[in-house]
Amino acid sequence: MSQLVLVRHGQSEANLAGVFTGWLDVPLTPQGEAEAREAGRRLHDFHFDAAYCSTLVRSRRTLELILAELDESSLEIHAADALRERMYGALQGLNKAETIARYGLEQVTRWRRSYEDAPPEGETLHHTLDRVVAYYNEVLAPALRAGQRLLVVSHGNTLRALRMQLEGLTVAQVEALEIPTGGIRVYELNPDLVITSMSDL
Ligand SMILES: O=C(O)[C@@H](CO)OP(=O)(O)O
Repeated sequence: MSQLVLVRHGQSEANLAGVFTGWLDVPLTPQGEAEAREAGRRLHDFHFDAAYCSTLVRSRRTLELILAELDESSLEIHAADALRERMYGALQGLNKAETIARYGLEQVTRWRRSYEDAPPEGETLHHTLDRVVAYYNEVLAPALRAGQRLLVVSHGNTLRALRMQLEGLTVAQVEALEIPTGGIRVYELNPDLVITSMSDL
């Protein structure tokens, strides 16, 4: 039985400051590092064959802290651009509260959570889904078919997109889905990659 564990990185400096992040490469806060270690502790019964993160430092550091907690620091890390956060375009670096004050909550909520509306010069969640699902199909699915247990540390919107695909969520469901920093989702899959169980840890 193969296993896929998805983890959102711990709190970043931009999360703490309430700033749109996207592809900005910001570090974890001390609380974010603690959330990563806590995720590692919650995963203490798990063993992984391969570990994946994005090419952004908050994702990689979270993965390293989890592996250290599991005494699996020797596991090779695969870092991929395809697992990066949704690109937030012109919103990157802007304060979220100030952006709401300027453009209104309805518009900002659409930019943040809509499936098809792109933030100015940014990616739609639909586009993020296309690139992350392509990575799943090309890299993760063959390893899962071989019976491996995979740990993937990625980002809030990237994981919303991947969960939409894996769990068959509707547009309304993915638009309402919020994933906390350090949040863990566990899937078991049969050899045909049909999900046989899924739960938050
Ligand atoms: O700023 C971002 O890149 C994301 C995740 O931190 O924020 P939001 O939840 O607003 O999409």
